[in-house]
Amino acid sequence: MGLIIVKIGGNAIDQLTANFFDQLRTWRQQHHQVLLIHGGGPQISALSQQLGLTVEKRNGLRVTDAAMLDLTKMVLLGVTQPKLLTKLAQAHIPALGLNAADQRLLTGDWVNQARYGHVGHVTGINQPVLQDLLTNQIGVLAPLAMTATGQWLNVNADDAAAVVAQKLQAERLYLLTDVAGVLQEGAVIHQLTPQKVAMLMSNNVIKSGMQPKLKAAVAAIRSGVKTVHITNQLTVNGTVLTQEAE
Ligand SMILES: Nc1ncnc2c1ncn2[C@@H]1O[C@H](COP(=O)(O)OP(=O)(O)O)[C@@H](O)[C@H]1O
Ligand SMILES: CC(=O)N[C@@H](CCC(=O)OP(=O)(O)O)C(=O)O
Repeated sequence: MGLIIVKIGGNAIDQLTANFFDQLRTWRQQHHQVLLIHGGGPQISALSQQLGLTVEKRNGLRVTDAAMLDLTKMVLLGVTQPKLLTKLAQAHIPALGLNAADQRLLTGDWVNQARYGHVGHVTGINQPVLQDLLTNQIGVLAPLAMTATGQWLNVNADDAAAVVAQKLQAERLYLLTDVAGVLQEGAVIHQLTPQKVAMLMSNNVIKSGMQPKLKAAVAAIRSGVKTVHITNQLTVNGTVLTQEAE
């Protein structure tokens, strides 16, 4: 049985329903490996504002200086990850919280230090350790990476999920968000291909947070992940992205 990766946006963490936990249990009973990659963007922005730190995003990526990196690590590893782990524990689902420094699970490199600061993309994973961990429990991984010299980097969670899905050859990737799917004039588009995504992007249908999300989804599909779901519920297909129209 293949690996299923679920990216849970910061907003989505606060909106998880019983369905979500039931679906995870069903997948584990079917012997799927399951890896959750969590976000925390809204929570990082909220605490930054409370503390008087400037919130700035460029092309959907948070500009991350040294103080913002510290705050990002605190929120992801001190607030959003434990929140998700607590919910999994309450649902009696065995899970393990993970980050880049655990056995160098995620290595990375700067995207463009002059423009974004300590923002990275994932360049490598510790595949044997991750595979081994996922045999016995669900992994809950933060979107942070570490460089070869031990510098932490803030990674967009959609990008992290897409690269990990590619490197672990996941069967399916879910991008769980706060909308029912990719919308056009208020209605969910049920089927997408990379070509259709390019068309919607050029027609300005895809805006704000959905742009980097769909770019990550297309990258995952182009690198061999069979299906990417963009949805607000694991039990509802939402928008399904595949290489060819089905
Ligand atoms: N065509 C579109 N369809 C759906 N959502 C869209 C679209 N264009 C822009 N969006 C916005 O993208 C948001 C999802 O992206 P984002 O807020 O970054 O999610 P997350 O925090 O889950 O990663 C939606 O809430 C919506 O406001
Ligand atoms: C570089 C970068 O932008 N990193 C993101 C990481 C968290 C994230 O992506 O969370 P959501 O999925 O909830 O948006 C950030 O700092 O917001």
